Amino acid sequence: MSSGTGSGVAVARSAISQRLNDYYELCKPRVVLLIVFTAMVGMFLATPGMVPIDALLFGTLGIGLMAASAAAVNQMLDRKADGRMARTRGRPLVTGHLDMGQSVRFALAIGVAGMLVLLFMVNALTAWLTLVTLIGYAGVYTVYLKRATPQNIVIGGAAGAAPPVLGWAAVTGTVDADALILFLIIFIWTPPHFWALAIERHREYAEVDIPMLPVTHGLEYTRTQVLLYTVLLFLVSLLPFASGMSGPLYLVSAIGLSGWFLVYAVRLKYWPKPGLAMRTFGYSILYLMAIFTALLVDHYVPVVFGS
Ligand code: HEM
Ligand SMILES: CC(C)=CCC/C(C)=C/CC/C(C)=C/COP(=O)(O)OP(=O)(O)O
Repeated sequence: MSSGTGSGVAVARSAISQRLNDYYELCKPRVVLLIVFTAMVGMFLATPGMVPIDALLFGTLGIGLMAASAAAVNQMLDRKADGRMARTRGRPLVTGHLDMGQSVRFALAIGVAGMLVLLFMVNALTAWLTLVTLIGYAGVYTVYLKRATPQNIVIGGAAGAAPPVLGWAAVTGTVDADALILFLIIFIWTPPHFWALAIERHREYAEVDIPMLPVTHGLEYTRTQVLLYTVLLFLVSLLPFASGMSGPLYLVSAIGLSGWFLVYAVRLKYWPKPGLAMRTFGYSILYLMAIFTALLVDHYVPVVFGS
């Protein structure tokens, strides 16, 4: 009897942890983590000293909750197409681990919670800009742009690029030119980030009739666009130094990181081989993490070393 009860408890525990994992996956956690990181870097760069702790904690929480809600809405709206692509077939709404009712309630709960945290614990500008970002990604991109034009991810990339501006607004209550430079880095990074993956997965996108660039314009043209955007990214990544926002430590890191991205893009264009597009995609993620880390470290080096 006691072993029966014990195994009952174990079964219940594993069901709960499975359910928590399903909600976790509904939020695209790894993407949201990087989004939250770029928002936090925006907060740190907005001020010469330490970020006020309430802006840091509540700003991060609110932006994170709303980004997770946007990702959940994206999965709800895309569940049919997701079910037809190998890459997305394991998502909880496709496997049936979560149903629409549970997902709607969850997305609404965390979205409203995030909005309230930003409105009442941070400031109105951050709250409304974050709501516009959520609608931009979950509504405009997912519902309309994604199926309307191969420039979908270029225009929709504005939502993914917004978080450092949101972080900046959380601390200062304003948006200024330096925040827009951070926006520009992610905005120009998005096409090579996504099109590298889309080159690898072009057949899946064609099968579900989503007009991603490699489907509508072919692989060769997409590789050219990846290269052009990566050249542009190299230049844009120098702007924090050129504007005086960041110092030489950042400059050296940006040249190294962007230069290496260019090596990937040139190889992809002129010497493509199996697996290279996916490695370029993988590098794009490492790149964004590293360049925002470089911005952060550079910002605090004078503080730590007292210069
Ligand atoms: C419109 C803009 C964007 C598009 C279309 C896009 C598209 C994608 C796609 C399709 C994946 C593959 C997911 C998978 O197969 O698991 C992915 C992965 C990823 N993206 Fe993006 N992305 C965009 C913007 C961003 C932004 C702004 C960030 C972060 C700041 C980001 C961070 C990541 C990360 C970390 C992954 C890896 C996720 C994982 O390993 O599960 N992306 N992106
Ligand atoms: C602060 C805030 C509200 C931010 C929201 C912005 C946000 C969550 C951007 C994510 C970008 C992204 C993962 C796009 C891929 O969608 P997809 O549908 O093309 O990719 P998929 O096929 O993997 O689902």
